[in-house]
Amino acid sequence: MPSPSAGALDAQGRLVWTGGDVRALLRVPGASDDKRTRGTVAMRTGSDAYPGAAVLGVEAAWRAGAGYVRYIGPRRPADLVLARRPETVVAEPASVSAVHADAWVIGSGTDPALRPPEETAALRHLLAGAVPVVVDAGALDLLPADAPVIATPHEGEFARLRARLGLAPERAEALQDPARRAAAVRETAEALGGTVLLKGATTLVAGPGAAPVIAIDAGTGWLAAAGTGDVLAGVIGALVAADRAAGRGSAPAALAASAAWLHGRAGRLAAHVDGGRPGRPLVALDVAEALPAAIAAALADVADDMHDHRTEEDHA
Ligand SMILES: NC(=O)C1=CN([C@@H]2O[C@H](COP(=O)(O)OP(=O)(O)OC[C@H]3O[C@@H](n4cnc5c(N)ncnc54)[C@H](O)[C@@H]3O)[C@@H](O)[C@H]2O)[C@@H](O)CC1
Ligand SMILES: Nc1ncnc2c1ncn2[C@@H]1O[C@H](COP(=O)(O)OP(=O)(O)O)[C@@H](O)[C@H]1O
Repeated sequence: MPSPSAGALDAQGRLVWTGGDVRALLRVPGASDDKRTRGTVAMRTGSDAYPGAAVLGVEAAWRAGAGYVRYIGPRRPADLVLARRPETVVAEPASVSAVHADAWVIGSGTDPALRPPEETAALRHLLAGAVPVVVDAGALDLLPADAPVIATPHEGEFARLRARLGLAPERAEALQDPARRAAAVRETAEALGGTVLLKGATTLVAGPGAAPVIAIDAGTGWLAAAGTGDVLAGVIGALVAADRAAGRGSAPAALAASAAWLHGRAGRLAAHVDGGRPGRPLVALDVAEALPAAIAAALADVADDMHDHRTEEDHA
């Protein structure tokens, strides 16, 4: 199993994720690989109300190196996914239980209030299985679950997830304190019995257990744009699927942290903030499109140098 960080803890006791940590978890395909050994990601994302989320997540999973991406969803998002990425294999929502995958991504661009009961049952079946599931946005209401899960809330969803798990509410001001924020993420992961990735300017990841909370500070404020979270879910799915297909058994928190790091780096590339420049606006699809360059940079050991060029504004 690839070894994660050598262990640089910051003043809040958080493990600061680096390009070296990402590199240790990435897998470069070789002569013995085929599309299936590189990992199959299945995505039950998107809806008639939010079809774009399906496109963003699928694009991100492909661009993060998945060997196979399956999209399972209604006709309208499925058609848009195919128009954008004809490589994708699509199926009807009813077939969720029959689809093979090394990792699932569920919830981005879906509304639990509009979810048909049979789909809820199929997702619950998935969430009782052994295949890892990235649980985003409109599927967070289905937690907790027995499957290995990586929950990816933003701050609003984090508060609701904590309530579901019977945890005390954390005031928004308290969550501005880095140490309190890390403690809240750890507590939530423990109560979930799974991995929690709390999105933000600094993204935090914790699994259940004693390992330190991971902090990922690789991004840029330009990532604060609708749909970038849908992209992140696809990246996590691709990394988890690749790891499982290769039988590596890396820690889900390390995989989620690496995905967040690549997402942040891709955001910086898309916004042209390297070299101390203030950058420029991006859209979520730009971030997905920059993922291959972010992966190449991580593999080539140049991304850490770029990180040192962050502007003061980025750190604010
Ligand atoms: N192109 C698309 O199809 C897009 C689809 N999206 C999907 O749209 C659905 C709704 O997502 P939204 O997050 O926009 O939900 P909402 O905008 O409905 O927000 C839900 C609640 O969370 C709060 N909230 C949102 N972001 C927050 C943050 N960063 N910190 C604290 N509170 C926050 C809001 O104030 C609100 O109370 C999701 O399924 C999402 O995946 C979005 O990702 C945007 C793009
Ligand atoms: N100020 C910021 N600096 C860096 N990254 C940010 C900032 N604001 C948001 N992000 C990142 O952008 C993404 C937003 O995800 P999310 O809130 O789920 O949006 P959406 O639901 O619209 O996709 C997350 O990956 C988050 O970490």
